[in-house]
Amino acid sequence: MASVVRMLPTPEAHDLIDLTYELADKELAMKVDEFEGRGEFPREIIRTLGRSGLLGLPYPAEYGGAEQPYEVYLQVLEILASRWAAVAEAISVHTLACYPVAHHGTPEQRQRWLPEMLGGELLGAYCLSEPAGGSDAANLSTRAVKDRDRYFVNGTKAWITHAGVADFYNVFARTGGPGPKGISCLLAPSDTAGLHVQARERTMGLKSSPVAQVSFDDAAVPEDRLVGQEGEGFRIAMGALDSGRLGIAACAVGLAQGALDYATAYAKDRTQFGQAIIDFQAVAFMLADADTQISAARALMLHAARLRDHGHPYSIEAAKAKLFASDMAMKVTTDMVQVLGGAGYVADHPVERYFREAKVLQIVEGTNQIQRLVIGRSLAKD
Ligand SMILES: CC(C)(COP(=O)(O)OP(=O)(O)OC[C@H]1O[C@@H](n2cnc3c(N)ncnc32)[C@H](O)[C@@H]1OP(=O)(O)O)[C@@H](O)C(=O)NCCC(=O)NCCSC(=O)C1=CCCCC1
Repeated sequence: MASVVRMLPTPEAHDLIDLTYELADKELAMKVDEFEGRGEFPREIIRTLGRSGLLGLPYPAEYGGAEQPYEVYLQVLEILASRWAAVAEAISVHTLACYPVAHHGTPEQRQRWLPEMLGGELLGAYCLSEPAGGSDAANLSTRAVKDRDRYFVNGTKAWITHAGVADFYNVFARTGGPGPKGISCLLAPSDTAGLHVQARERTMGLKSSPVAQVSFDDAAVPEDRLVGQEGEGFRIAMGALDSGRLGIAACAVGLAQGALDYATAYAKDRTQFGQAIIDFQAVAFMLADADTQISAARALMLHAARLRDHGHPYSIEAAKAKLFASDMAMKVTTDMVQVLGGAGYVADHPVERYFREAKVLQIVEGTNQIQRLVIGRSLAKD
């Protein structure tokens, strides 16, 4: 990973990247096996990263953010993911959950919640998907009915990362008629009466990241927790996902890089037929392809981020980056297991973990089929 050459926009960003490598080695690499093994969410580590300023990177300084370009934030995520993907994903999900308040909240809402969110004291979850609908988000059926000064929320959200450990839940619920225009965004604190976290899912990877359904049973959310206007929820959700998909691309690039670094070191050390296996073209070509694919994914991701940083539309480029980077990560981690042979198939080596982690990145924040749909629709419009 140290061999990655980075063009960073500011001297401050160089310090931030150095700090990230230091924290990744000290706080993450040493603890990942222990927490993944126990399936325990590393809340204290997330707090430490928050205190180091890594949880509010792309957000305004006046609310405790670091006001860094998105391209810097993504490179930080990438480095963290190379050591422990669940931690990078946790930051990505939290950043996604902060998006509605940061971009659509009133000044009072921002002042009230953002400092603690960006400092890592309040951890967020993003509740859009439902058991009957994931890809077809505009058809969600969770309802929020206003009665005097409160919304009463009823319904169930599915695949909720940070369920049970989050302090607030961004809930997208229907306050109006059918379709995207009837959806609103509410910020429900975890202690809302009627908010119930269901049994934890038994996931293939990212074992330290809790995922569960969250159900709302007449859960009363005060009206001042409506983010944006009634009916704006779908637009807010999609805008958040445009940014979030880049976070997923960063996780993919990072974990693929982690797998490549490990497999390269292994191939230099492992001998067969009297020579290091890296000296066999069959192995070196797999590593070379992986290195090339990772560089291509990183370039695509940074291009989308720079468009965002400069205020240009970036939704389609974010979809391309998420699609390409997560497909790349699946291919690269599969090949890195192959480089290790039988050793790659056992949990003593981290390539087995990277391989399991890559899979979910092709699914979350819009399946790769949805990314193709978004890209394809834009081509049809041109
Ligand atoms: C792309 C999609 C399938 C589109 O849908 P339709 O065809 O129903 O909607 P359509 O007709 O395209 O549009 C409706 C309105 O919406 C505006 N808008 C769309 N995109 C955007 C956008 N990007 N930004 C702003 N506005 C947008 C659109 O303009 C239209 O408004 P208008 O009528 O013109 O006034 C969308 O639903 C989608 O993407 N699904 C994947 C969900 C999905 O990704 N979950 C993931 C859930 S979260 C998740 O997986 C995790 C979260 C955190 C932890 C990890 C997992």
